[in-house]
Amino acid sequence: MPAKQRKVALLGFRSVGKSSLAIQFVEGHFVDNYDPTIENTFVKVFKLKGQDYELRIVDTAGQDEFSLFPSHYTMDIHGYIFVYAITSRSSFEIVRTLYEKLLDMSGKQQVPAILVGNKCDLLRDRAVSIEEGKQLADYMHAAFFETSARSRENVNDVFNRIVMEMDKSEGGSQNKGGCTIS
Ligand SMILES: Nc1nc2c(ncn2[C@@H]2O[C@H](COP(=O)(O)OP(=O)(O)OP(=O)(O)O)[C@@H](O)[C@H]2O)c(=O)[nH]1
Repeated sequence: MPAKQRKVALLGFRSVGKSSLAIQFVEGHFVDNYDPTIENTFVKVFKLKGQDYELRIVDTAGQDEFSLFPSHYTMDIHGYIFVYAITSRSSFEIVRTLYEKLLDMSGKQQVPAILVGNKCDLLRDRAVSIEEGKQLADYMHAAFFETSARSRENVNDVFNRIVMEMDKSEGGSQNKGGCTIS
């Protein structure tokens, strides 16, 4: 079976760990220093449930409530990973605005999305509760994970899940004999 090609964008405030998550998933290591991203694409080929995938991960420049949402992020992208840091209230609050801008610009009512609260290794500095994360994820019709790009906690699960969500929304590999497994 040929590899399915999928493209996902990482969106969120500056310094929440978007690049670190992508690097941890694709290259398997953690980068301690902070180098602000302009835009970068990572590619990883992997197998999930017997299917090969070629996943392109678009690592975007950090956004804030005033940034214009780049229109090219609404095209040619199959799913979105919204990232905040559990240590930063403002990074959490910005997610809702970004999500609404994306729906507005794409003209869709729902997109395959995952909400990620990163830096969960920094528990002592927590500024956003798990409950708040879950509530926002419900609003976005998205799965919710807390991750640590540093310790690798839940990093693979996030990318595996977005691949499954993208397939689901396209009626892809999850469809068997007309029955959809959700
Ligand atoms: N403790 C901890 N630090 C993290 C984690 N993820 C990222 N960092 C650190 O947070 C800083 C910012 O990480 P980046 O991955 O560059 O963040 P970004 O969201 O890509 O930033 P922009 O390019 O500005 O959008 C770096 O110093 C990372 O080492 C994490 O899970 N835990």
